[in-house]
Amino acid sequence: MAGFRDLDKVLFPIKSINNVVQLFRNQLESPSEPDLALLSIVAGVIENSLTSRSNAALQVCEPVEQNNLPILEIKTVEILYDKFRSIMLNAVDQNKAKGFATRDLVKKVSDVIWNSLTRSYYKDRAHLQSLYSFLSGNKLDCFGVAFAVVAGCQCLGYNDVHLALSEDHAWVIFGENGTETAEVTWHGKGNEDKRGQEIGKGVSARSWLYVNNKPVICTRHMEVAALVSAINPSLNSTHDAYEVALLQQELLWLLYELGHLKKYPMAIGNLGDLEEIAATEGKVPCKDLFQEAVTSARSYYSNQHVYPYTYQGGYFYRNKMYEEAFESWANASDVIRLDDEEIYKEFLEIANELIPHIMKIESSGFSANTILKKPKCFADLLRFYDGICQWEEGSATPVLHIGWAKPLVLTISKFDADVRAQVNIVCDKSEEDKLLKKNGTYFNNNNYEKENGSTAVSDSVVSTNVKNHSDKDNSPFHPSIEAL
Ligand SMILES: FC(F)(F)Cc1cc2c(N3CCN(c4nnc(C(F)(F)F)s4)CC3)ncnc2s1
Repeated sequence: MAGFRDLDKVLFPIKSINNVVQLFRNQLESPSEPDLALLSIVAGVIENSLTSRSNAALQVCEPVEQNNLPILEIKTVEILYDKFRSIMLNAVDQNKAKGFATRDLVKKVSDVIWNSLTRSYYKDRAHLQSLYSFLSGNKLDCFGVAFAVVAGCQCLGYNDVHLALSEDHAWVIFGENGTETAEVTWHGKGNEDKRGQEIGKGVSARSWLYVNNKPVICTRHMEVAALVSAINPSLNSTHDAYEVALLQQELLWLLYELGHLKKYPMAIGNLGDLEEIAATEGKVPCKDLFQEAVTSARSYYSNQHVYPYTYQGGYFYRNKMYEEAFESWANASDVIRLDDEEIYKEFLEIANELIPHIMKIESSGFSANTILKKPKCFADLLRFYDGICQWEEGSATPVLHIGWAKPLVLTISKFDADVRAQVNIVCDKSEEDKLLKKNGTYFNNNNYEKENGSTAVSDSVVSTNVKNHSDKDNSPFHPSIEAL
């Protein structure tokens, strides 16, 4: 049974980040599972006290002493913790013998949370993800509702209820084999919520919103990683509360080192972002973390996640590593299937802002090593656009419009004809076989995990006859290494 035990209570009053890290370590290493309600309340109280408007000014100008936090008394936590437990225990009758959760039980817990929420509030506001927000303000965001349902089920003793996460939605799994699924929260704006229903097996389950049926299924420890990932250090649109960001970074390292981020690409990406801002001495560098997120998505989720590539592409872009950025974005584009406006915005920004920005710099500068001379960059660019066009073909709603075409034409025209001529677009099996025989390796954009010479055929193979292709690249793209 989880819970607020004596060895946790002795850490109070909590005064430093180290105290909080110790509390999380106690919970994560305890023989019984970590208590989600306790940890969400502690993280939420600290985040709120350091980011609420009352002391926002203070936080921006206040010099930061090492590790100091506003004192967190045990009473504060106990009151909130007991309040959550009583809400759950009063709402759901306890006489039923424990066992596995049922759809009715999950729906009942979701209703208790749902009906406690303030009638109308700005759902996308920051700091609405924790049980502190739920208990003190009756407000939760989409993720927060799903998390609260899982925490509620845990405190009712149903340890089979777990969080399922895509890149833009959250739901729960439950039952004897963990194969039952249920919506417990809303998604997006203006969509009727489907709470209580199972996740369909149809087209929608194959969309990006449900990551083509490859969601992150959390263990209890990964649910702690989700609440830590959801910590939001932002004070306002330009500043972060330093201690909140540091706390999040230290907790993510704790979870990373305990192995609980292995199957959680977005949490690894979050840690990479924090490390890029402020690297921790002697730890895995952020560049490797972004690669680990990509490898995790490829290994555990059949390369159906986009964000690991956009985390990585964003890192390369910020560090002016444009060739690598193109490759990451091309890999991201290979992943997308059906449409969803959230991911659409990501690709719109890459295609119509980030890439044109790179082309402007590359075509004005005199860098000898310009990407405009590299056939592989042109090939990756085509792969990026090809993925988006396939997206168009496969989706019910139109994706591309003239706003896409102008930057596309401008970008492609920046590559000289002789560079473009070195890229061969191979469109059918027989040509592909010829290419394979000659070169033994090829890029296969739909079956990355079968890259080592399998017979799987993609509908288009892009290869470049790039001589002595040198650097080890991290994409499934293995261009032929000699002239075709
Ligand atoms: F539960 C939902 F509905 F909120 C879906 C989830 C989102 C998300 C996340 N995010 C979302 C993606 N995100 C990104 N930040 N930068 C990103 C990139 F564009 F650089 F890739 S993606 C921040 C953290 N980080 C950990 N876990 C989750 S579960």
